[in-house]
Amino acid sequence: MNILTTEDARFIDREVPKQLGVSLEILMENAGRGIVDALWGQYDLFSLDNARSINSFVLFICGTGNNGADGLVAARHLMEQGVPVQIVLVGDTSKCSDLFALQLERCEAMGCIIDMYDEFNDWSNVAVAVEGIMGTGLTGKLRDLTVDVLHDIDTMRSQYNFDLWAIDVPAGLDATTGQIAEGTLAYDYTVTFGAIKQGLLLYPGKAVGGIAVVAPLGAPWQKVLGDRDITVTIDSNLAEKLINYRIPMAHKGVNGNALIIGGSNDMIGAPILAAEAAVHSGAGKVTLGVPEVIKPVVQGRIIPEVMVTSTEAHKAMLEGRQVVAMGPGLGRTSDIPDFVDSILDSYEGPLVLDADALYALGHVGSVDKDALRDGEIESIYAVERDLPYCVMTPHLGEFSRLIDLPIKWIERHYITLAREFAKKHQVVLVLKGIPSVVALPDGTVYVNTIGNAGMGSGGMGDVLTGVIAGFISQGYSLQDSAVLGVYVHSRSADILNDTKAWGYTPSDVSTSLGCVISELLGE
Ligand SMILES: NC(=O)C1=CN([C@@H]2O[C@H](COP(=O)(O)OP(=O)(O)OC[C@H]3O[C@@H](n4cnc5c(N)ncnc54)[C@H](OP(=O)(O)O)[C@@H]3O)[C@@H](O)[C@H]2O)[C@H](O)CC1
Ligand SMILES: [K+]
Repeated sequence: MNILTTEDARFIDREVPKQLGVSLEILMENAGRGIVDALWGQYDLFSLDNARSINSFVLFICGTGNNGADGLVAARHLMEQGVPVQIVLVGDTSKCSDLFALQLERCEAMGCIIDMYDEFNDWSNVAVAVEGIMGTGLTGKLRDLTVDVLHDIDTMRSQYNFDLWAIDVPAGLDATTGQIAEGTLAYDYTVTFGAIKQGLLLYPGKAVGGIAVVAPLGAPWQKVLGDRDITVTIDSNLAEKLINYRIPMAHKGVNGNALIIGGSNDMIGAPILAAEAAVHSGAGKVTLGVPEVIKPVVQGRIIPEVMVTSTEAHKAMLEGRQVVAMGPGLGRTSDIPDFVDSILDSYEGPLVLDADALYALGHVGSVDKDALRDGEIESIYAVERDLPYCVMTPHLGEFSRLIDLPIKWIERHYITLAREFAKKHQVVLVLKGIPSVVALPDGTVYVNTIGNAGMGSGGMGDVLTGVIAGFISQGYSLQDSAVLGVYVHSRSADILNDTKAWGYTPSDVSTSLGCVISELLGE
């Protein structure tokens, strides 16, 4: 499923009328109709007289841009259907958008009850409130007046207990970054147009949008996107498309030979988790390379399916592998950067870099903060060190070190930075955050939509590395392995989460991976 940014939505607004001959007014008509359908999906709008009153109505709180105009269209459709509606207008109507003026004229002509915000004071009959104060047209911080209006709405809904809906995105939510302006409210539902807005999938936006309902625009807008970078959700539909049945004669030779490299005196659990996850995700043969000194301990603890070898003989260790995953528990001692470089120099096959292997790389590029702030995409990121084609799986802290940028900045420009990194380095980046994203060298970004808070425990990342390596060893491309890996890993945790809110372990996630694969194959 596609995901749209503010810029994408504006592009669609501009290009669909030009290229497909469907006017913005028609798109708006469909958007308004979509709001009505979504409301009907939740309520019997003919019986709005819930416990409070028989005079209840749907209230549309409309700003003077096209977001408000969508609300006016929805109000008109509800009037036709005999559903009681009222409209309140926020802002200066003399400065409204052209389509707002047109829709307002229509509502006035049909006798809709319309008040300016200051004139409206009886909230007691509001059954549902729909906010169209602004959508993708937000610029900067919310003005004081808007914050006051939103505060009133919040107070009134606490008093009268009505549901609050947002049109397209909550007023104050940046539809691209998911950042929220001071004063932004939390909603019960958001009806968003064409495809889900990116800001509704990223925190803190995800926490305020409520249940997202996507309403169609009535024209195949996908056709006008051309070569724009696209953003897509990672969900069961996508994973089902990516997973393949195994041929009946598949044997361990066909399912690949994976090598995991990691471990150090202080950290033996991380490489074990990664290697075991590669086994559980279906790799034919898995070997774990660890320093000689910890080999006996590792052999004593790991499942018998994993062979353990010593990293001291590393040239021989790399031979015949379909994938090498390096990093879990490798440590940060001064010899590690040279060790990592020597592996990168000697091995030319598919590679996954995680944890301490990423740390050993140090800064590999730099970010121009001014360009980032101004959205000058091309000049945001400069490469300082070339990397081999590989999957990199940093969490935010590791990514912060790689690109030499504080985590706060990364959180604010999450998808843009992931995309630019993957494009400029030509690698597959799995940025492990909430949500995790997979960015591809061609600029496509996949955003994970599943997973749960129980996953926040040490070792989950090591399991993900093993899963991705396991898929690569079975012949999946690096990018498919990354996307599938993220899905299967989170879905396994979601299955465990059905019975345990948290407290399930990364090893539990690992041993449940096969159930997810069965689910995807429909077995
Ligand atoms: N392709 C689509 O997805 C379609 C989307 N539609 C809807 O259109 C809106 C976007 O409409 P737009 O007119 O561009 O802008 P908005 O209505 O969202 O916002 C403009 C109003 O917001 C005020 N504003 C802006 N920033 C602030 C702020 N910081 N504080 C307070 N008020 C603010 C602005 O006021 P001005 O005084 O600056 O003019 C405007 O009043 C999209 O979200 C969809 O809902 C189409 O209908 C169909 C196609
Ligand atoms: K809105």
